[in-house]
Amino acid sequence: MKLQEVNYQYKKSPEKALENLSLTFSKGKLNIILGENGAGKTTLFDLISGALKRPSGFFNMLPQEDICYQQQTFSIPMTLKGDDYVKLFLNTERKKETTAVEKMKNNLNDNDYEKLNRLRKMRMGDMSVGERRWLLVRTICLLDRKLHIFDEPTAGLDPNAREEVMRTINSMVDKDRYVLMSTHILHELENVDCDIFFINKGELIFQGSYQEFVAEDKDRNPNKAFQNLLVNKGASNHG
Ligand SMILES: Nc1ncnc2c1ncn2[C@@H]1O[C@H](COP(=O)(O)OP(=O)(O)OP(=O)(O)O)[C@@H](O)[C@H]1O
Repeated sequence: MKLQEVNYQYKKSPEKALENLSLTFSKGKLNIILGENGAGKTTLFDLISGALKRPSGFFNMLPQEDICYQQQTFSIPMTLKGDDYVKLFLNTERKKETTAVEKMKNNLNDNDYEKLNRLRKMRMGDMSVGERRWLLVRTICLLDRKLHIFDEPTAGLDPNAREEVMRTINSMVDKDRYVLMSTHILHELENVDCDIFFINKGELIFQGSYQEFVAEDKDRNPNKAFQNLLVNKGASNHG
């Protein structure tokens, strides 16, 4: 999947959300999109998934049925029980729900499996924000697609749940599938084999591994590396 000099501007916006953006995503690696709030990450995902109409410059994009896109804002009826939600979602899959829940069971430790069973009995509206997100992301991970997009899947999760979700997303990476993800929690990328794409004001200002990314700071602090890249590369791109 490749983007070449992509430009995108929302009708009501005076500025471009994406500007001359060129990048290539690979299979077999976790593709991470980083950037400040408003940098263009969700716009990029919306265009790749086809949620927004694509301008020119997109190559080898996948059809909708091969894509699963976890959007940041996804409204679920609050009276739906966790179990209804899991079944509803897995009904879009070609395999039986019981098989999928079995598969989920095999990948969860005892505590998390207990959590899954507890949440399946609860109404979505009664769950905490983090519990709801965990169930949502965890269920989506069971779907078998050629492209998975996760927009800040770990936002609002406690450290345990975050690690578990990161492990699961990481385990989905294989040679036949693209996995794309955005995050603002940079430390969670430390032990992940990933390709980082750093976007600023719709432009790519850095691409590389996590190790190359943290090398942007003398103490290898990822948050400082983020800030340094914005100051050094962001400023030079915008005069
Ligand atoms: N529907 C819209 N109409 C006009 N402008 C928009 C619209 N959606 C997004 N934008 C603008 O496009 C730019 C990119 O927004 P986008 O949502 O892609 O950022 P983001 O990197 O995902 O941010 P965040 O980290 O806060 O989720 C921002 O300046 C935003 O204000």
